[in-house]
Amino acid sequence: MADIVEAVRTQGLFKRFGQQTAVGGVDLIVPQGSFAGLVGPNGAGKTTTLSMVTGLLRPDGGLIHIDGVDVWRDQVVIKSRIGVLPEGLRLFERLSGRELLSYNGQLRGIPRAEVEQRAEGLLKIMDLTEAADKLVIDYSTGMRKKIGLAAALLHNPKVLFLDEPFEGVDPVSANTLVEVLQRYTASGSTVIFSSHVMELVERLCDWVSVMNRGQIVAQGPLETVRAGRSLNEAFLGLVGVRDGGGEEGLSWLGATSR
Ligand SMILES: Nc1ncnc2c1ncn2[C@@H]1O[C@H](COP(=O)(O)OP(=O)(O)OP(=O)(O)O)[C@@H](O)[C@H]1O
Repeated sequence: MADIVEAVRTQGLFKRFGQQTAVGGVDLIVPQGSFAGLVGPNGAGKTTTLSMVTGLLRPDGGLIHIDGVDVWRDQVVIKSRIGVLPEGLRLFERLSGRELLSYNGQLRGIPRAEVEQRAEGLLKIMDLTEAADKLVIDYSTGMRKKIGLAAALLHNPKVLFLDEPFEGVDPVSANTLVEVLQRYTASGSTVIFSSHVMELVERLCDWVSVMNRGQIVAQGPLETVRAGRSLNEAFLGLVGVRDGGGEEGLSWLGATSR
């Protein structure tokens, strides 16, 4: 792996909440220009990892470099280079979609005329032009993801982090998101997104990091991690298929027990 240029690299990343170790020494690697998937079962530590990597949550230990820059040492530089679509995205609800983009652009110090031009392009490609003057509070889940992604892309970041970007998004909107992201990585930028949907990760990603119980249990090019199996099979093998030991407690469930 010596010749990989890394967009993201963590070493020994660590986070505890009380007694619980959420992230227990993670060495995450994301090569530059990759479309990378971060997968893992519920509670594996994906959101906690992404929150630390994007400077939203302070780690208890470890190092994070994005584009070779220490995230927690040079936050202003890092924030200009990354875009983030966090889980449970909070947006300024009382702005319209267009106003939200304009506000984000101005916060980033982009000249107003440039912001307007970029915003129009993003609204168009996200199929949000008609809804551009509607308040964000009235947007559907999919529309919120799309305007959130537009806001995250407006300053043309080098690395884009997306936490569950396709959750609650219909197939048509998901397709739009995929097209935008593929165009973005084709130009050499990097995307890392977390997901539970293995088929999607398998279809989109060329690099996969698998987390389980706060650790990276496999990481590398998709083909290496899959090792000739479907990603879903590989994933179940890596994280351990649950043995169904709790089934007896559900003997009441279903028609035969009535
Ligand atoms: N703020 C918090 N306070 C206490 N525990 C937390 C907090 N955030 C996360 N955890 C715990 O840390 C562990 C990892 O959570 P995290 O949200 O990072 O997992 P995840 O892989 O993103 O899960 P999911 O796929 O369900 O979103 C979980 O056991 C969770 O309960």
